[in-house]
Amino acid sequence: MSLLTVTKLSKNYDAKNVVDDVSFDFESGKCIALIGPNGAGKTTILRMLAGLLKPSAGTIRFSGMKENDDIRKYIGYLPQYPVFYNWMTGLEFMIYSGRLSYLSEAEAKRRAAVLLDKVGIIDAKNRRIGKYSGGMKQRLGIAQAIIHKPKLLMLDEPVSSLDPIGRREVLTLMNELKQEMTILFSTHILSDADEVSDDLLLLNKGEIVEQGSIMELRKKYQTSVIMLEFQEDAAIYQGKVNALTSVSNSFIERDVLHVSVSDITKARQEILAQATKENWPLTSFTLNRASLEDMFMKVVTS
Ligand SMILES: Nc1ncnc2c1ncn2[C@@H]1O[C@H](COP(=O)(O)OP(=O)(O)OP(=O)(O)O)[C@@H](O)[C@H]1O
Repeated sequence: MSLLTVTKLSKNYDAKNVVDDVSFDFESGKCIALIGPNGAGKTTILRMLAGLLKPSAGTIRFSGMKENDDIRKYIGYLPQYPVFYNWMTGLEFMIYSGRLSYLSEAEAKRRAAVLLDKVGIIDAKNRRIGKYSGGMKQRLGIAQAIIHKPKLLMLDEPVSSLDPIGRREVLTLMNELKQEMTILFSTHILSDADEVSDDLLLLNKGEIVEQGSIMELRKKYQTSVIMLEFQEDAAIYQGKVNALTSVSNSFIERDVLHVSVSDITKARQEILAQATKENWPLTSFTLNRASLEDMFMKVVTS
């Protein structure tokens, strides 16, 4: 059963549709990356899901949600540019956030300590936030977003403003948290999506242009190329490879024979059978794995 179902969601400013008739749903326990180029509408979607921006049309439903429920009960949200009170300590900020989420003083204190520990900054709890590194601030931001035990954690570009150390800290934390909660995060950095998410929602110009699990999408966009290397000159074998029925064409680049094939499974069998039969001096056989970059470029520029 879906945790969240979004149906025909749109947002327009004046006559411009910045989010256009978007529908998707996802189950709990997943980590979903909302990816798309700058201006695609990622922040607008997250802000509507967070209840901070009113949709022009469409519905957002969480499972178990009652008619007049405040949507903020269900989500924890870390905006792209969070604002912290630098004069507060991390612990004070967490308690303050808990109180804003209607936790009792005692419960806010208890949750604050648990979460600061979970995100790995408990040792800095009495230090002022102004003295925190970028990665620590972001970890504090994530901790405050989940203080009220939401069903869904939403993070808008959680690592894009961080240096490589901060980025690593936050990606590692996300990988840990996704074991115990559902996460939806936006990014335009595909390797980050690849590293932590299970599913992708690919957005372009306000529309969802592709969605599914990373594994499914890789398969779908798999460019069917087999790369062969030989102990001898690859040109000797190019004619023999081209003669196989599953091979469309081939070219040689830096001594590697790149073979385009119609059916990757059949081509693998044919090439390996022929190589064994004729004892080709093969040194490597590689199936080309489509990167998310390839998919992104195909979908966004088509
Ligand atoms: N308040 C607003 N008034 C008018 N246009 C807006 C407003 N907010 C956003 N937009 C426009 O809506 C489009 C989508 O913006 P949005 O911030 O959602 O994109 P994004 O995918 O999050 O981009 P980025 O990766 O740059 O953060 C952009 O063209 C933006 O200029």
